Amino acid sequence: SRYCVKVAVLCHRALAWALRLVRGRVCVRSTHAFVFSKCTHGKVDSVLETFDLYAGTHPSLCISPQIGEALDEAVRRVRPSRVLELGMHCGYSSVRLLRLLPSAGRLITVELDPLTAELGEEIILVAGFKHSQFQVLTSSSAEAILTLRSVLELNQEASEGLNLVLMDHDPQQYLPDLLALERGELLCPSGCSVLLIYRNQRAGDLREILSYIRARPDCYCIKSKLQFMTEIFYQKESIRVDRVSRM
Ligand SMILES: C[S@@+](CC[C@H](N)C(=O)[O-])C[C@H]1O[C@@H](n2cnc3c(N)ncnc32)[C@H](O)[C@@H]1O
Repeated sequence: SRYCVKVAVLCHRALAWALRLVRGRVCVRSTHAFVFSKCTHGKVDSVLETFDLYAGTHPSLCISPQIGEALDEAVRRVRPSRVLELGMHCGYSSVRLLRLLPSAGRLITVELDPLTAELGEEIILVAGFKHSQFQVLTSSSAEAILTLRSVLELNQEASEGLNLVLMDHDPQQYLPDLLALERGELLCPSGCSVLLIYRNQRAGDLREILSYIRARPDCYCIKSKLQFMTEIFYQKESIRVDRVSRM
């Protein structure tokens, strides 16, 4: 019947849409083309509004404006000077982060796919940010983390490190990457917030990393658990003890 044909056509369209979304290829080029051609260059707010406009009518891998607000809240509270973003895509979350960083703040953002990295970097420049404020590393998160010490120009004492990490790349990598950041002493010992994004993902994707966090109460706690974002907080025990004993 005509009804069955309509349902079949709709299912076919939905499947094609989901496949395109998963592959992400169409998404990157068309998101970039839309934002680049429609926003006012040099105006951060216009860049973000144009991204939101695009996501309102097209499938998009960018974080939603709701997650964006939760991200803004964390950045305003933490006031980080060194931020690491894993999974840059077209630069939407990078621009959101950069616009709230203090003047000496710096963002290192990592993107696996070279074309995506190139297009995302262009959008960050279009938003008006300079290479003194951000750096794009085109590699897997695991490889990028190995080079971070020299990228961040950290000295051996590691008195400084990352104050904020945004993970929005591959949930399978969240735990291995956190362990690598810890091993490399790249997280600021006096405190680092790690934001884990998850959406459309199988339940339980974060189970592993959260059970690791719960097993390390000496230096980790779960600060907040929102529908699409969990914030964990890292702090070295020695510093906590110092603070308590000084009180
Ligand atoms: C969901 S998108 C990120 C969206 C972005 N944070 C935003 O809100 O605009 C995930 C991105 O991570 C990249 N990616 C996936 N696995 C990665 C890995 N292991 N290392 C670095 N980037 C990765 C993908 O190519 C994709 O562009």
